[in-house]
Amino acid sequence: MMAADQTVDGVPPSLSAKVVGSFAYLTIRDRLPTILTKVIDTIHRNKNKFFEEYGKEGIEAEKQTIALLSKLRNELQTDKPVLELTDGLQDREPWNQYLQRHQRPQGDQESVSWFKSPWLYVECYMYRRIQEALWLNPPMSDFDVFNEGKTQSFFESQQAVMALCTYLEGVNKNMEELSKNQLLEHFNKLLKVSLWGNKCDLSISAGQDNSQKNSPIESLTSLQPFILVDDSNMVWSTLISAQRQGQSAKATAGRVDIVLDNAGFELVTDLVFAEFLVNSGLAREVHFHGKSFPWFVSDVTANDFQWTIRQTMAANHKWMSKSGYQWQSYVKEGVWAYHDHPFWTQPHEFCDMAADAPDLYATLQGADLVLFKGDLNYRKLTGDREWDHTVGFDTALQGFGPAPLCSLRTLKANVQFELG
Ligand SMILES: O=P(O)(O)OC[C@@]1(O)O[C@H](CO)[C@@H](O)[C@@H]1O
Ligand SMILES: [Mn+2]
Repeated sequence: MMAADQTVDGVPPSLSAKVVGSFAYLTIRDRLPTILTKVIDTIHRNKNKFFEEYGKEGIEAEKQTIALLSKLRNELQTDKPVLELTDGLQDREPWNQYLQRHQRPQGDQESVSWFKSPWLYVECYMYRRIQEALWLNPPMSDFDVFNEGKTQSFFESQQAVMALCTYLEGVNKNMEELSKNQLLEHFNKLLKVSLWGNKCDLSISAGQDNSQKNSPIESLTSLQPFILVDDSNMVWSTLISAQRQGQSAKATAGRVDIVLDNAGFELVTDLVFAEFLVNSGLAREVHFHGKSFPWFVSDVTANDFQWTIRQTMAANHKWMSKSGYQWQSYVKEGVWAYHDHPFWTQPHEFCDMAADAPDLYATLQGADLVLFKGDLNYRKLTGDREWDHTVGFDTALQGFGPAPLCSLRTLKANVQFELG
């Protein structure tokens, strides 16, 4: 962890809320308290559910959790020092050690506070403190405070999901007859549908509905001018070069890892893209990486991943249902795998992964291509620092590179590269 205030060896300071009026400042001053208030409202609205399931113990747990979250919101809004975690979750020590590393350079406990510390750190810390509040009140421990928003995003996007699964069926039906150029055309379309699926995130909207209303395929032409950096040709050639000569394409293609972002419509775009990669022989396996607890409002957890497949299977739409059953088969056959390493819900920049999560780094080294979805992953890939926008992506990665990688991200924060 570097000192947050200075450029060292060409690596600029971390973005923080010190700069009044900056996006980080407005996020911490306005958006994070709004998200916390919605979490408190959600818990309050489910009061009867807790009473029905757990009786008076449930009501007491609901009350105590709200008290802890209200205290957290006050600490945030009055720029109090960041506190050590006190729960019994497995990642408590890495979080507290990270805090102590932050405090050491400044030498005092007061220095690490919400508006003075790196934006990336305090924003991740808020979501981990929500988890602490739930863990400390057992009947609440497994309650997903963001579940309503995530499931609503799926249901509000049904027309778009139907259109996408219908498109995929058309590709699947003709897969054997497609020329390489036709395959490339479908690849580019579904890669960009996955990119734009990232518009549907509930953190940037502070929980407001942000679902996909129109056909994601038909939107591609109008969205094309908004792509700032397009390395899709390099993604294609990485997949093609990973195909080893052998009897059947499927058996000898490469492994693609997708570091997921948001549940709801974005997850469907990722599952559709993953199905296409396997059906076309561009990938023999796809490994998905999600979050081990509810994170940044709409990020995917194991429950969201399984729920989305089940919901798609149960859809009253032929091609949605067909895709859902295909996804379930891929999971059962081991063609698809789901992981949720604790590192993804810690505050680290990804250049720290080899040191702080060597097991995860080794897992990613087994991939032929790693796709990182979304803005938070982009910020962590590049350290969420005051980089100049003309700096190269490779420079910003600061040596992080377990495998060929690509970020599929809609711009929602300051960091941006390659605009030279
Ligand atoms: O990672 P995602 O879902 O694309 O976006 C995460 C996000 O909503 O949270 C942060 C601001 O609160 C920004 O990184 C971005 O706006
Ligand atoms: Mn997200």
